[in-house]
Amino acid sequence: MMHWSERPFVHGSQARHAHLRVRGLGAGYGAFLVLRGLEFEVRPGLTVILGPNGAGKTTLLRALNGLVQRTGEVLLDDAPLPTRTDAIVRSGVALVAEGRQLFPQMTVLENLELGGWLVPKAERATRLEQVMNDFPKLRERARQLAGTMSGGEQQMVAVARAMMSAPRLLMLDEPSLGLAPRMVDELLAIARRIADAGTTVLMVEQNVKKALAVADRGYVLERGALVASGHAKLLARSSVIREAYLGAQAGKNESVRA
Ligand SMILES: Nc1ncnc2c1ncn2[C@@H]1O[C@H](COP(=O)(O)OP(=O)(O)OP(=O)(O)O)[C@@H](O)[C@H]1O
Repeated sequence: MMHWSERPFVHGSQARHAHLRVRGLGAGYGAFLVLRGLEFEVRPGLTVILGPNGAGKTTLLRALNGLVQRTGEVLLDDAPLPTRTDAIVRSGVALVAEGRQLFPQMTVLENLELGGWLVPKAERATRLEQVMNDFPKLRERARQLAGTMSGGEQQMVAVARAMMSAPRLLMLDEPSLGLAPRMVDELLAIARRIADAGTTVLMVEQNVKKALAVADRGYVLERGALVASGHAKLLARSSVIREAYLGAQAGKNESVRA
């Protein structure tokens, strides 16, 4: 049986390798400020944001997607990122929110078509064909109601729906949440392949070890502030990660501090 992640995702000319730069980012809910003065960048490739529950990871993605008000400067390929969600999507940023947010009473095909709502009509068929090529199981399941699919399959639909807008930057909020280990691996492999095909990926993950194994770079967010950053392989060996997230005794001088 073919796995989801065995397809190539070679998009050639669509590869756009977006670069996001964030300075002094603040965001919160009313008077409750969750994020303060964040400085980071998301380079082409796959970047993961790690951190404990309540650290502000989801708030960070929502702020970048215009769902939570933000302050500070956000540049996508040197152009200021708009603040309204529809304009953000038009500028090439897509978010797969935690919990997938599919329409369960609609078919897979209908869910995918909704992902192309901002794509010019003439391009929609091409986008759909590309997405069906990248996620061949969805072609087989096109007429199935999304709500009747397994958790892993629904997550695939959610990612595929986001890819319908041909984003330059794809943001994934805990894509592996609640999935069986094999599906976690497939999901992370898909994220890797999307990044390799030229869409910059920013992913929030609780699955620290597996996420760092597929990512290029990582950031650790704690209580609304970035406490570590670096190359994924180095972060995986750093004391901050090993002690807090991997349950290991770290050696000295290994921490990668931001
Ligand atoms: N809609 C909201 N209104 C008020 N406070 C909120 C809202 N959403 C989140 N918060 C608060 O903001 C803080 C950060 O939450 P956030 O969901 O961003 O964290 P997280 O790192 O994504 O955590 P988790 O891993 O549990 O999803 C928490 O204290 C949370 O209670």
